[in-house]
Amino acid sequence: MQESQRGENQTGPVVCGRFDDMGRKDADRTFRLGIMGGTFDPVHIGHLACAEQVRDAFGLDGVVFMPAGDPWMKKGKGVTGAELRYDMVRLAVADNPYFDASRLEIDRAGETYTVDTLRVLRAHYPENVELYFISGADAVFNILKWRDSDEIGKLARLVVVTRPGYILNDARRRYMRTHASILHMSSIEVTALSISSTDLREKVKEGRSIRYLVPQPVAEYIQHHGLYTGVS
Ligand SMILES: Nc1ncnc2c1ncn2[C@@H]1O[C@H](COP(=O)(O)OP(=O)(O)OP(=O)(O)O)[C@@H](O)[C@H]1O
Ligand SMILES: O=C(O)c1ccc[n+]([C@@H]2O[C@H](COP(=O)([O-])O)[C@@H](O)[C@H]2O)c1
Repeated sequence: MQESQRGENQTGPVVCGRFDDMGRKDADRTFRLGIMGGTFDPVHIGHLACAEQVRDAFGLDGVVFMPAGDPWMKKGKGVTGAELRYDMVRLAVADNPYFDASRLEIDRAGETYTVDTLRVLRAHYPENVELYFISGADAVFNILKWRDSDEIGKLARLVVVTRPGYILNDARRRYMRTHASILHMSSIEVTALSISSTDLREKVKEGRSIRYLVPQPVAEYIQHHGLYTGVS
């Protein structure tokens, strides 16, 4: 299964990088793996801080960042190529031993559905690995429109994080009411960082600084590849 998820000539992690073997060596212990899904166009410190705070609060053993290959809800918005977004995520997580990046969704053809990813992860990991899908309040607001949204909550625990400008409880209540059978859905208040990829793309286009809003290697990558200038 793992090899078939990979594109040709690609050498990146197959499922969840350094977490691929989670749960296999110590079968008596429960492991907790966070999945931080996103378009990451580009990844920014809002994503990193939120994943880190969820990791800390929920005692996660690791968080895998999962860039979406073809984020269907952002169709027509000119999303940057998956390889470039994956590279930036890889650079952003490199200095945190609890983080890694996965190629799973960018190596899968067609539109990206979270349920497909969670099915692969659930089949890959033994039962002593619990999955925690992390989502911001804005993304989860639309969760009832996601492919097989009822199944998502059965495959993983959902952790919804606060985001400036979005009301968290509305989304949570709607999902809980609609899918009464879900395993678990929690919400957590994270440090309010009013930062978005949209804002970052705008800033680069206008020639303004994004320093300290993204990790420095990501800023350098954006500059080196001429991303978001409107001419690349
Ligand atoms: N500043 C933030 N605080 C909390 N959660 C965030 C923040 N930015 C993004 N997220 C969450 O991270 C996940 C991935 O977000 P995404 O890659 O779409 O970034 P974005 O900043 O929302 O991008 P865009 O502006 O292009 O829509 C989503 O679940 C989103 O809700
Ligand atoms: O499964 C779906 O139908 C679905 C629809 C929209 C978004 N998602 C996932 O939600 C996460 C955040 O998405 P986004 O568009 O805010 O970057 C990311 O992992 C997406 O793949 C998933």
